[in-house]
Amino acid sequence: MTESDFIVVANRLPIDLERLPDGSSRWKRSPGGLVTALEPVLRESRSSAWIGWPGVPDADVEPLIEDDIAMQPVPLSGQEVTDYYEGFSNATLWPLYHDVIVAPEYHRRWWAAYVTVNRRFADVTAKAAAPGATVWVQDYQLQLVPKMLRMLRPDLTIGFFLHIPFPPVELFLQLPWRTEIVEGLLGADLIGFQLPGGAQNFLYLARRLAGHQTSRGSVGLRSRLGEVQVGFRKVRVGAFPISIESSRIDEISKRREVREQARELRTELGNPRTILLGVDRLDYTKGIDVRLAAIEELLADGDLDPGEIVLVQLATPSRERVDSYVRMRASIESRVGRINGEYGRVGRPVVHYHHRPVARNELIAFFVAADVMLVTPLRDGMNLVAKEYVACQGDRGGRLVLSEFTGAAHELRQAYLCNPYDLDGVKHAILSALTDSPEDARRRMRAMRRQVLSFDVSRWAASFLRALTVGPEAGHTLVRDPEPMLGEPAAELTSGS
Ligand SMILES: Nc1nc2c(ncn2[C@@H]2O[C@H](COP(=O)(O)OP(=O)(O)O)[C@@H](O)[C@H]2O)c(=O)[nH]1
Ligand SMILES: O=P(O)(O)OC[C@H]1O[C@H](O[C@H]2O[C@H](CO)[C@@H](O)[C@H](O)[C@H]2O)[C@H](O)[C@@H](O)[C@@H]1O
Repeated sequence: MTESDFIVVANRLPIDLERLPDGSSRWKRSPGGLVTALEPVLRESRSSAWIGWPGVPDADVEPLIEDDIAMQPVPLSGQEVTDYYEGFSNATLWPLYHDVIVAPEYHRRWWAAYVTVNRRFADVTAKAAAPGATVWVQDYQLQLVPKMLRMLRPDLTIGFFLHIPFPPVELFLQLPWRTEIVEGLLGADLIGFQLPGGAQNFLYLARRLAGHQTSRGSVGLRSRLGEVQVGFRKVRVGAFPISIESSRIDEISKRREVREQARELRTELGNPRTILLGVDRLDYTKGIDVRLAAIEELLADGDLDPGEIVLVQLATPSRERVDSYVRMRASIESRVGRINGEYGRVGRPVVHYHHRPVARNELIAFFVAADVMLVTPLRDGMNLVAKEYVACQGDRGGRLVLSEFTGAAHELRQAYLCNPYDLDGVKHAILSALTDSPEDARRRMRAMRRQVLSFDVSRWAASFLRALTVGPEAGHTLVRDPEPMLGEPAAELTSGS
């Protein structure tokens, strides 16, 4: 593989190798929002490469080019998939960073695998990067890579972006390897979070755990960065809310064949008065159980008529061998069965539940068909689905019910916002969405569309990469400590604007 000037390093490649029963294999699109967001960014940049795992254990795959993206596979053994991916990444860090919705497990064996695999990613990247290249490391699975890579290749410019929430300090402190993680991230030149709160929490920990001087003012969106002094290096820290290819999705949603497909879906669903839709990876953070509980109670209360509504829940399989996912799937499927048993009729279930991914354009047709979109996570870094629904609405007044605990809720203020822990509040938000006047619904949707169409994924990538490669003098403001805190030295910072 030739050396690249711009490299994205992520746990997954944008395509997953699928092994078929006859022993052959084929590539399919990888799940999740990270891939949705970064694919268009890489497709547009020349001399670039994507380094990642091909999604199955022990895959011996050569570098390849797919959809104009050069890919460098990093192999994982079966044991590493268990310990690094399912274990430390998804049974330790994922629940810890998502408000400990399920209890994180701390195992030294998992941590050792996390270190080994992070080192492998750093080694592969060090070999693939051209002199002075820019490397953008992604997400919680690879938090040690920035420091490891800097030690191997000090000539590189290294950025890191965390797609999931960075947790409150009190929760992060549970982690036995908390200092190693903070120091691993500090190998980057710029560390990006979805929201200012995550950046703020990280700054505190860089001070408290790693003993570095930091800026103390509040970090803002995109250009108001914080700073950590690491020896002679200044590491910048900021908030860069991720987004989608809004205009492309808007354009696809307006195609005649997609509109037609949306009408067919409605017919196939029995022409209900109202279609409610949920689209998620089958993950306990997504609050699928919350929306099912709300719908079940609204039906029981007589506030919803089972002859008039259907709920379509598309649930992409995810992390299927992790215990908490196995338990959650069983409980969601049993609730779907109970609702349909109680309120469905022959050939007319109230909840249409699909446990498989659908094709991209079919998904867009579902967004077009849906009258009410239910996005009710208990915690979510961003939630691109909410933005995709908005991008698909054209001049229709589709209604978005949105959990306050998603990154998206910080931008989509005109959604029907709800606290997913407050079942009455969720029911109220659903009823408001259903009963609001068409004019009000359209007014809300217009405001949200302005936001989503203006702040798209290319703007997200450009703002991060500008801050990474150009630095504070390009209009970025570094936040300064207004005055030193008692007993601690003042951060020494220069203002960039
Ligand atoms: N093609 C396709 N994409 C899906 C499906 N389900 C979810 N997605 C996409 O997966 C992404 C999910 O991103 P996000 O909401 O941020 O949640 P995440 O799964 O936690 O990354 C969005 O771009 C969705 O459109 C599906 O069935 N088919
Ligand atoms: O790779 P998997 O274990 O199958 O999981 C899929 C991805 O899930 C997470 O996505 C996050 O990124 C989105 C885009 O920034 C964001 O909207 C969402 O809130 C996050 O949950 C995970 O962070 C990715 O690493 C995974 O690939």
